[in-house]
Amino acid sequence: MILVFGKSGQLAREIARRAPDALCLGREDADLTRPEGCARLIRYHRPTAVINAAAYTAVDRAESDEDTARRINADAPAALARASADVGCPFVHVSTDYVFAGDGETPFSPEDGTAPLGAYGRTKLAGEEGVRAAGGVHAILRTSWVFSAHGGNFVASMLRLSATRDMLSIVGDQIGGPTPAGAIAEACLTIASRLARDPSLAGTYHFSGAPDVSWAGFAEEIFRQSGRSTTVTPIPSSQYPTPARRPMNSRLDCGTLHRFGLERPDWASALREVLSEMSERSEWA
Ligand SMILES: NC(=O)C1=CN([C@@H]2O[C@H](COP(=O)(O)OP(=O)(O)OC[C@H]3O[C@@H](n4cnc5c(N)ncnc54)[C@H](OP(=O)(O)O)[C@@H]3O)[C@@H](O)[C@H]2O)C=CC1
Ligand SMILES: Cc1cn([C@H]2C[C@H](O)[C@@H](COP(=O)(O)OP(=O)(O)O[C@H]3O[C@@H](C)C(=O)[C@@H](O)[C@H]3O)O2)c(=O)[nH]c1=O
Ligand SMILES: [Mg+2]
Repeated sequence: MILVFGKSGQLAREIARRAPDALCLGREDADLTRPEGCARLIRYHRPTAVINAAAYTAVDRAESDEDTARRINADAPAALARASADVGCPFVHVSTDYVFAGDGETPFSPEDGTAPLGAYGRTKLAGEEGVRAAGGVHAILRTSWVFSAHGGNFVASMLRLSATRDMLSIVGDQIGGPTPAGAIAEACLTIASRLARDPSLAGTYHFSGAPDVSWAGFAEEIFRQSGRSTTVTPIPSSQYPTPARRPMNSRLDCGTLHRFGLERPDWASALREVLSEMSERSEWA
Protein backbone atom coordinates (compact mmCIF):
# COMPACT_ATOMS: atom_id res chain seq x y z
CA MET A 1 0.00 0.00 0.00
CA ILE A 2 1.21 3.49 -0.94
CA LEU A 3 0.89 6.14 1.75
CA VAL A 4 0.35 9.70 0.50
CA PHE A 5 0.70 12.80 2.67
CA GLY A 6 -1.85 15.23 1.24
CA LYS A 7 -5.46 14.76 0.21
CA SER A 8 -7.06 18.01 -0.93
CA GLY A 9 -4.10 19.57 -2.78
CA GLN A 10 -3.63 19.63 -6.56
CA LEU A 11 -1.08 16.82 -6.65
CA ALA A 12 -2.65 14.64 -3.94
CA ARG A 13 -6.01 14.65 -5.75
CA GLU A 14 -4.40 13.55 -9.00
CA ILE A 15 -2.48 10.78 -7.23
CA ALA A 16 -5.69 9.54 -5.58
CA ARG A 17 -7.38 9.39 -8.99
CA ARG A 18 -4.62 7.24 -10.44
CA ALA A 19 -3.96 5.06 -7.40
CA PRO A 20 -7.35 4.25 -5.85
CA ASP A 21 -5.71 1.87 -3.37
CA ALA A 22 -3.35 4.50 -1.99
CA LEU A 23 -4.09 5.84 1.48
CA CYS A 24 -4.17 9.66 1.24
CA LEU A 25 -3.83 11.49 4.53
CA GLY A 26 -5.26 14.99 4.88
CA ARG A 27 -4.36 17.59 7.45
CA GLU A 28 -6.98 16.13 9.82
CA ASP A 29 -5.22 12.71 9.69
CA ALA A 30 -1.63 13.91 9.52
CA ASP A 31 -0.83 17.51 10.44
CA LEU A 32 2.63 18.26 9.07
CA THR A 33 3.19 20.92 11.73
CA ARG A 34 3.57 17.83 13.96
CA PRO A 35 6.28 15.93 12.08
CA GLU A 36 6.83 13.13 14.60
CA GLY A 37 3.14 12.25 14.72
CA CYS A 38 3.17 11.97 10.92
CA ALA A 39 6.32 9.84 11.00
CA ARG A 40 4.61 7.46 13.46
CA LEU A 41 1.90 6.82 10.85
CA ILE A 42 4.57 5.48 8.48
CA ARG A 43 5.95 3.17 11.17
CA TYR A 44 2.39 2.01 11.91
CA HIS A 45 1.21 1.39 8.32
CA ARG A 46 4.56 0.08 6.95
CA PRO A 47 3.63 1.08 3.38
CA THR A 48 5.38 -0.09 0.20
CA ALA A 49 6.16 3.55 -0.63
CA VAL A 50 5.52 7.04 0.75
CA ILE A 51 4.75 10.06 -1.44
CA ASN A 52 4.79 13.50 0.15
CA ALA A 53 2.30 15.60 -1.83
CA ALA A 54 1.61 18.23 0.86
CA ALA A 55 3.43 21.48 1.45
CA TYR A 56 3.13 25.10 2.54
CA THR A 57 2.70 26.61 -0.94
CA ALA A 58 1.65 30.22 -0.20
CA VAL A 59 4.80 31.86 -1.56
CA ASP A 60 4.10 35.43 -0.42
CA ARG A 61 2.59 34.46 2.94
CA ALA A 62 5.71 32.41 3.74
CA GLU A 63 7.74 35.64 3.87
CA SER A 64 5.99 36.60 7.12
CA ASP A 65 5.32 33.04 8.35
CA GLU A 66 8.62 31.28 7.70
CA ASP A 67 8.57 29.26 10.93
CA THR A 68 5.33 27.50 9.97
CA ALA A 69 6.53 27.04 6.40
CA ARG A 70 9.77 25.52 7.69
CA ARG A 71 7.98 23.05 9.94
CA ILE A 72 5.79 21.88 7.04
CA ASN A 73 8.31 22.09 4.18
CA ALA A 74 11.51 21.11 5.98
CA ASP A 75 11.04 19.44 9.39
CA ALA A 76 8.12 17.26 8.29
CA PRO A 77 9.69 15.81 5.10
CA ALA A 78 12.88 15.08 7.05
CA ALA A 79 10.91 13.14 9.66
CA LEU A 80 8.86 11.33 6.99
CA ALA A 81 12.03 10.38 5.11
CA ARG A 82 13.66 9.04 8.30
CA ALA A 83 10.59 6.92 9.08
CA SER A 84 10.53 5.64 5.48
CA ALA A 85 14.19 4.69 5.79
CA ASP A 86 13.41 2.87 9.07
CA VAL A 87 10.67 0.75 7.50
CA GLY A 88 12.71 0.29 4.31
CA CYS A 89 10.31 1.85 1.79
CA PRO A 90 11.11 4.45 -0.89
CA PHE A 91 10.23 8.07 -0.16
CA VAL A 92 9.14 10.33 -3.03
CA HIS A 93 9.28 14.04 -2.28
CA VAL A 94 8.24 16.99 -4.46
CA SER A 95 10.21 20.24 -4.57
CA THR A 96 10.30 23.40 -6.63
CA ASP A 97 12.07 25.60 -9.17
CA TYR A 98 12.05 28.28 -6.43
CA VAL A 99 15.14 26.65 -4.85
CA PHE A 100 17.08 28.39 -7.66
CA ALA A 101 17.95 32.09 -7.86
CA GLY A 102 17.04 32.03 -11.55
CA ASP A 103 20.06 33.72 -13.13
CA GLY A 104 20.76 33.34 -16.83
CA GLU A 105 18.66 31.58 -19.44
CA THR A 106 20.06 28.06 -19.37
CA PRO A 107 17.78 25.38 -17.91
CA PHE A 108 18.89 24.25 -14.45
CA SER A 109 20.03 20.67 -14.04
CA PRO A 110 19.51 18.82 -10.78
CA GLU A 111 23.11 19.27 -9.63
CA ASP A 112 23.25 23.04 -10.30
CA GLY A 113 23.80 25.33 -7.32
CA THR A 114 20.73 26.41 -5.37
CA ALA A 115 20.16 29.89 -3.90
CA PRO A 116 16.50 30.55 -3.09
CA LEU A 117 15.25 34.15 -3.31
CA GLY A 118 12.53 33.81 -0.65
CA ALA A 119 11.24 31.99 2.40
CA TYR A 120 9.20 29.37 0.51
CA GLY A 121 12.24 28.37 -1.57
CA ARG A 122 14.50 28.38 1.50
CA THR A 123 12.18 26.06 3.43
CA LYS A 124 11.72 23.75 0.42
CA LEU A 125 15.51 23.57 -0.01
CA ALA A 126 15.91 22.71 3.68
CA GLY A 127 13.34 19.94 3.11
CA GLU A 128 15.40 18.50 0.27
CA GLU A 129 18.48 18.49 2.50
CA GLY A 130 16.59 16.75 5.30
CA VAL A 131 15.31 14.08 2.92
CA ARG A 132 18.83 13.38 1.59
CA ALA A 133 20.28 13.31 5.12
CA ALA A 134 17.72 10.70 6.23
CA GLY A 135 19.79 8.16 4.33
CA GLY A 136 16.94 6.10 2.82
CA VAL A 137 15.97 5.34 -0.76
CA HIS A 138 14.40 8.57 -1.96
CA ALA A 139 13.57 10.66 -5.00
CA ILE A 140 13.27 14.43 -4.92
CA LEU A 141 11.24 15.63 -7.89
CA ARG A 142 11.54 19.36 -8.52
CA THR A 143 8.68 20.73 -10.58
CA SER A 144 7.25 24.17 -11.41
CA TRP A 145 4.11 26.22 -12.05
CA VAL A 146 1.65 23.43 -11.18
CA PHE A 147 -1.91 23.62 -12.50
CA SER A 148 -4.96 21.37 -12.40
CA ALA A 149 -8.75 21.58 -12.47
CA HIS A 150 -8.91 21.79 -8.68
CA GLY A 151 -7.55 24.15 -6.08
CA GLY A 152 -5.57 27.35 -6.24
CA ASN A 153 -3.33 27.84 -9.25
CA PHE A 154 -2.52 30.34 -12.00
CA VAL A 155 -5.19 28.99 -14.39
CA ALA A 156 -7.91 29.47 -11.77
CA SER A 157 -6.59 32.96 -10.94
CA MET A 158 -6.60 34.02 -14.60
CA LEU A 159 -10.15 32.72 -15.21
CA ARG A 160 -11.38 34.47 -12.08
CA LEU A 161 -9.72 37.80 -12.94
CA SER A 162 -10.80 37.71 -16.59
CA ALA A 163 -14.45 37.66 -15.54
CA THR A 164 -14.19 41.34 -14.60
CA ARG A 165 -11.22 42.59 -16.65
CA ASP A 166 -10.71 43.36 -20.35
CA MET A 167 -6.95 43.61 -19.91
CA LEU A 168 -4.51 42.07 -17.43
CA SER A 169 -0.88 43.04 -16.82
CA ILE A 170 1.14 39.87 -16.36
CA VAL A 171 4.87 39.46 -15.84
CA GLY A 172 6.59 38.56 -19.07
CA ASP A 173 10.18 38.18 -17.87
CA GLN A 174 9.82 35.11 -15.63
CA ILE A 175 10.18 32.01 -17.81
CA GLY A 176 9.36 28.44 -16.81
CA GLY A 177 7.43 25.30 -17.53
CA PRO A 178 3.75 25.10 -16.52
CA THR A 179 3.23 21.56 -15.24
CA PRO A 180 -0.06 19.62 -15.10
CA ALA A 181 -0.55 18.03 -11.66
CA GLY A 182 -1.82 14.85 -13.36
CA ALA A 183 1.52 14.33 -15.08
CA ILE A 184 3.40 14.88 -11.80
CA ALA A 185 1.12 12.32 -10.13
CA GLU A 186 1.95 9.76 -12.82
CA ALA A 187 5.64 10.54 -12.48
CA CYS A 188 5.53 10.12 -8.67
CA LEU A 189 3.78 6.74 -8.98
CA THR A 190 6.19 5.52 -11.65
CA ILE A 191 9.20 6.66 -9.64
CA ALA A 192 7.87 5.06 -6.43
CA SER A 193 7.42 1.65 -8.06
CA ARG A 194 10.73 1.77 -9.94
CA LEU A 195 12.66 2.86 -6.82
CA ALA A 196 11.26 -0.11 -4.89
CA ARG A 197 12.84 -2.45 -7.46
CA ASP A 198 15.98 -0.44 -8.24
CA PRO A 199 17.29 1.72 -5.37
CA SER A 200 20.21 2.84 -7.56
CA LEU A 201 17.72 5.23 -9.23
CA ALA A 202 17.53 7.31 -6.03
CA GLY A 203 18.37 10.99 -6.38
CA THR A 204 17.15 14.44 -7.39
CA TYR A 205 15.24 14.93 -10.65
CA HIS A 206 13.54 17.72 -12.57
CA PHE A 207 10.09 17.50 -14.17
CA SER A 208 8.27 20.39 -15.83
CA GLY A 209 5.88 20.93 -18.70
CA ALA A 210 7.12 21.96 -22.16
CA PRO A 211 7.71 24.30 -23.86
CA ASP A 212 9.04 26.97 -21.50
CA VAL A 213 6.97 30.16 -21.55
CA SER A 214 6.50 33.38 -19.59
CA TRP A 215 3.60 33.82 -17.18
CA ALA A 216 2.20 36.31 -19.72
CA GLY A 217 2.46 33.72 -22.49
CA PHE A 218 0.80 31.13 -20.26
CA ALA A 219 -2.05 33.60 -19.53
CA GLU A 220 -2.52 34.30 -23.25
CA GLU A 221 -2.92 30.59 -23.98
CA ILE A 222 -5.39 30.22 -21.08
CA PHE A 223 -7.55 33.00 -22.56
CA ARG A 224 -7.18 31.68 -26.12
CA GLN A 225 -8.26 28.16 -25.17
CA SER A 226 -11.09 29.30 -22.92
CA GLY A 227 -12.41 31.77 -25.52
CA ARG A 228 -11.96 34.78 -23.25
CA SER A 229 -11.49 38.16 -24.88
CA THR A 230 -9.28 39.49 -22.06
CA THR A 231 -5.98 40.71 -23.48
CA VAL A 232 -2.60 40.32 -21.78
CA THR A 233 -0.05 43.10 -21.44
CA PRO A 234 3.38 41.64 -20.59
CA ILE A 235 5.13 43.67 -17.88
CA PRO A 236 8.56 43.39 -16.22
CA SER A 237 8.63 41.82 -12.73
CA SER A 238 9.65 45.24 -11.39
CA GLN A 239 6.14 46.49 -12.23
CA TYR A 240 4.48 43.69 -10.22
CA PRO A 241 5.90 44.03 -6.70
CA THR A 242 5.23 41.09 -4.37
CA PRO A 243 6.48 40.23 -0.85
CA ALA A 244 8.55 37.33 -2.25
CA ARG A 245 10.97 37.70 -5.14
CA ARG A 246 10.57 35.02 -7.82
CA PRO A 247 13.24 33.58 -10.14
CA MET A 248 13.37 35.04 -13.67
CA ASN A 249 14.72 31.76 -15.03
CA SER A 250 12.64 28.80 -13.86
CA ARG A 251 13.66 26.55 -16.79
CA LEU A 252 14.37 22.99 -15.59
CA ASP A 253 16.53 20.52 -17.51
CA CYS A 254 14.50 17.32 -17.20
CA GLY A 255 16.85 15.07 -19.19
CA THR A 256 17.72 12.57 -16.45
CA LEU A 257 14.06 11.54 -16.08
CA HIS A 258 14.67 9.34 -19.12
CA ARG A 259 15.90 6.82 -16.54
CA PHE A 260 12.24 6.33 -15.62
CA GLY A 261 11.00 6.56 -19.21
CA LEU A 262 9.45 9.95 -18.40
CA GLU A 263 9.37 12.95 -20.72
CA ARG A 264 8.24 16.54 -20.28
CA PRO A 265 4.46 16.76 -20.71
CA ASP A 266 3.01 19.20 -23.26
CA TRP A 267 1.30 21.77 -21.02
CA ALA A 268 -0.93 23.26 -23.73
CA SER A 269 -2.68 19.96 -24.42
CA ALA A 270 -3.01 19.25 -20.69
CA LEU A 271 -4.53 22.74 -20.32
CA ARG A 272 -7.26 21.76 -22.81
CA GLU A 273 -8.18 18.79 -20.61
CA VAL A 274 -8.08 20.86 -17.43
CA LEU A 275 -10.33 23.56 -18.92
CA SER A 276 -12.81 20.99 -20.15
CA GLU A 277 -12.88 19.35 -16.71
CA MET A 278 -13.47 22.76 -15.12
CA SER A 279 -16.25 23.57 -17.60
CA GLU A 280 -17.99 20.26 -16.87
CA ARG A 281 -18.12 21.41 -13.27
CA SER A 282 -19.24 24.83 -14.65
CA GLU A 283 -16.42 26.64 -12.90
CA TRP A 284 -16.42 28.94 -15.91
CA ALA A 285 -18.78 29.28 -18.85
N1 LIG B 1 1.68 24.71 -6.72
C1 LIG B 1 2.78 24.92 -7.45
O1 LIG B 1 2.77 25.75 -8.37
C2 LIG B 1 4.01 24.14 -7.21
C3 LIG B 1 4.08 23.19 -6.21
N2 LIG B 1 5.25 22.50 -5.99
C4 LIG B 1 5.30 21.48 -4.95
O2 LIG B 1 4.45 20.45 -5.35
C5 LIG B 1 3.88 19.83 -4.19
C6 LIG B 1 2.37 19.75 -4.36
O3 LIG B 1 1.87 21.07 -4.46
P1 LIG B 1 0.33 21.37 -4.80
O4 LIG B 1 -0.42 20.12 -4.90
O5 LIG B 1 0.31 22.36 -5.89
O6 LIG B 1 -0.05 22.13 -3.46
P2 LIG B 1 -1.48 22.69 -2.99
O7 LIG B 1 -1.24 24.07 -2.50
O8 LIG B 1 -2.50 22.43 -4.03
O9 LIG B 1 -1.80 21.73 -1.78
C7 LIG B 1 -0.99 21.71 -0.65
C8 LIG B 1 -1.51 20.66 0.25
O10 LIG B 1 -0.71 20.61 1.44
C9 LIG B 1 -1.58 20.50 2.53
N3 LIG B 1 -1.03 21.05 3.75
C10 LIG B 1 -0.62 22.31 3.98
N4 LIG B 1 -0.27 22.44 5.27
C11 LIG B 1 -0.46 21.23 5.86
C12 LIG B 1 -0.29 20.73 7.16
N5 LIG B 1 0.15 21.49 8.18
N6 LIG B 1 -0.57 19.43 7.40
C13 LIG B 1 -1.03 18.64 6.40
N7 LIG B 1 -1.24 19.06 5.16
C14 LIG B 1 -0.95 20.34 4.89
C15 LIG B 1 -2.80 21.30 2.13
O11 LIG B 1 -3.87 20.89 2.93
P3 LIG B 1 -5.15 21.86 3.16
O12 LIG B 1 -5.94 21.75 1.90
O13 LIG B 1 -5.80 21.28 4.36
O14 LIG B 1 -4.58 23.24 3.39
C16 LIG B 1 -2.95 20.90 0.68
O15 LIG B 1 -3.66 19.70 0.55
C17 LIG B 1 4.40 20.63 -3.01
O16 LIG B 1 5.51 19.99 -2.49
C18 LIG B 1 4.80 21.95 -3.61
O17 LIG B 1 5.81 22.59 -2.87
C19 LIG B 1 6.37 22.69 -6.75
C20 LIG B 1 6.35 23.61 -7.76
C21 LIG B 1 5.17 24.39 -8.08
C1 LIG C 1 -2.39 37.38 -10.46
C2 LIG C 1 -1.21 37.94 -11.22
C3 LIG C 1 0.03 37.34 -11.08
N1 LIG C 1 1.08 37.86 -11.74
C4 LIG C 1 2.39 37.20 -11.63
C5 LIG C 1 2.96 37.01 -10.23
C6 LIG C 1 3.88 35.83 -10.42
O1 LIG C 1 5.14 36.31 -10.88
C7 LIG C 1 3.21 35.02 -11.52
C8 LIG C 1 2.50 33.79 -11.03
O2 LIG C 1 1.65 34.11 -9.94
P1 LIG C 1 1.30 33.04 -8.83
O3 LIG C 1 0.77 33.74 -7.66
O4 LIG C 1 0.51 31.94 -9.43
O5 LIG C 1 2.79 32.53 -8.54
P2 LIG C 1 3.37 31.65 -7.40
O6 LIG C 1 2.35 31.37 -6.36
O7 LIG C 1 4.65 32.24 -7.01
O8 LIG C 1 3.65 30.27 -8.17
C9 LIG C 1 4.63 29.43 -7.62
O9 LIG C 1 4.05 28.61 -6.62
C10 LIG C 1 4.99 27.84 -5.93
C11 LIG C 1 4.23 26.96 -4.94
C12 LIG C 1 5.97 27.13 -6.78
O10 LIG C 1 6.61 26.16 -6.34
C13 LIG C 1 6.34 27.74 -8.11
O11 LIG C 1 6.77 26.76 -9.05
C14 LIG C 1 5.26 28.58 -8.71
O12 LIG C 1 4.24 27.79 -9.30
O13 LIG C 1 2.29 35.88 -12.16
C15 LIG C 1 0.96 38.96 -12.58
O14 LIG C 1 1.97 39.40 -13.19
N2 LIG C 1 -0.26 39.56 -12.72
C16 LIG C 1 -1.36 39.08 -12.06
O15 LIG C 1 -2.45 39.65 -12.21
MG1 LIG D 1 0.53 30.66 -5.56
